[in-house]
Amino acid sequence: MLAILKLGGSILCDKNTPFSVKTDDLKRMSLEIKKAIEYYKNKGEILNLIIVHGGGSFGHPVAKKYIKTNENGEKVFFNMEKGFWDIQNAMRKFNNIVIEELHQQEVPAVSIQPSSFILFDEKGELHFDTYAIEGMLKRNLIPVIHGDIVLKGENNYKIFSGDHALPYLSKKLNPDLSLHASDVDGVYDLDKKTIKKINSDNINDVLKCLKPSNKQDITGGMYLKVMECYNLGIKTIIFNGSKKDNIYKSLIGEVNGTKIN
Ligand SMILES: Nc1ncnc2c1ncn2[C@@H]1O[C@H](COP(=O)(O)OP(=O)(O)OP(=O)(O)O)[C@@H](O)[C@H]1O
Ligand SMILES: C=C(C)CCOP(=O)(O)O
Repeated sequence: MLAILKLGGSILCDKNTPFSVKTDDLKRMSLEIKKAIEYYKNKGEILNLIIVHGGGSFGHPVAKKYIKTNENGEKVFFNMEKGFWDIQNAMRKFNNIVIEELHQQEVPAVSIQPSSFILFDEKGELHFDTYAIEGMLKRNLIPVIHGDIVLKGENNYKIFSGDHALPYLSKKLNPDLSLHASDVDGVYDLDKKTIKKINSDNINDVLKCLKPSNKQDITGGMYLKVMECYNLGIKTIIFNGSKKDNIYKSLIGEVNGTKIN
C-alpha cells in the first residue's frame, strides 16, 4: 500500500499567527498515522507513506516579506540574498517540529528539503528527482517533504507548494491513495455544500466556487489544490484533517470528502 498524505498548513498551524503550531492537533494526527501503520501491519501489509506539509504559519509570513509588486503589477522576489535562507530556515524549523512529533509516536519520518534540489525551469516546468524518496520508501522510512523556496529559470525564484508536491508525486509514483487533509470538509459549492466529485463534467461550475483562502496564503489556496490535481489527472480526495480520526480513516481509504477525477 502506497499513500501520499498532505497535511495542510491550516490544520497544523493558525496561519494568521506567525510561527504558531497546533501542537495537540499535530500529536493527534501523528497518533492516527501510527494507528494506520499498525492497521496494515496487523493485515500482514506495509503502509509505505510520503507525508507532505505546507508552509503554514512559518513559510507564508516569512516569504511575504520578500515579495513585492513591481511597476507592471507583477509579484517579484527581492532581497533574496537574505530571503532565500530566511524562508528555508523557517521551513526547516517547521519541518523539524513535524518530524520530531512523528518520532515521538514512533513514526520513522525523515526530512526532504526541496530548496536544495527541486527547481522550476524558465518555462515553469518542475524538475524534481524522486530517486532518494523512492529509496527511503524501500527502507520503510517515511519521507516528509514540505513547501519551500526554490530556484526558477536562470535568475528567479518561486514558492514550491505542497500543492505542487502532492500531485507531482502522485503522478510519478501512482499511489493507492492520494490524500489532501485541509481544514474544510472538501470543496464547497456556492451553497456551502461539499461537492462529492470534481471531473470534466463539472469543473467549470467548480471554478466559480474557488475563493481565495481565508488565511494568510501566498500560494494558491483551494484553486491551486484543485487545479494541480485536476490538470494532472490525479485521483485524490480533499477532506477535513482537523476532524478526529479522519487522518486514520483517510489512510485506510474510508474518509469522506471531495474526490477529484
Ligand atoms: N470552494 C471552496 N471550498 C472550500 N474551501 C475553500 C473554497 N474556496 C476557498 N476555500 C478556502 O481554502 C482553504 C483551504 O486551502 P488553504 O490553502 O488555505 O489551506 P491548506 O489546505 O491548509 O493548504 P496549505 O498547506 O497550502 O496552507 C479553506 O480554509 C477556505 O478558506
Ligand atoms: C510559503 C512557503 C515557503 C511554502 C508554501 O507551501 P504551501 O502552504 O503548501 O502552499
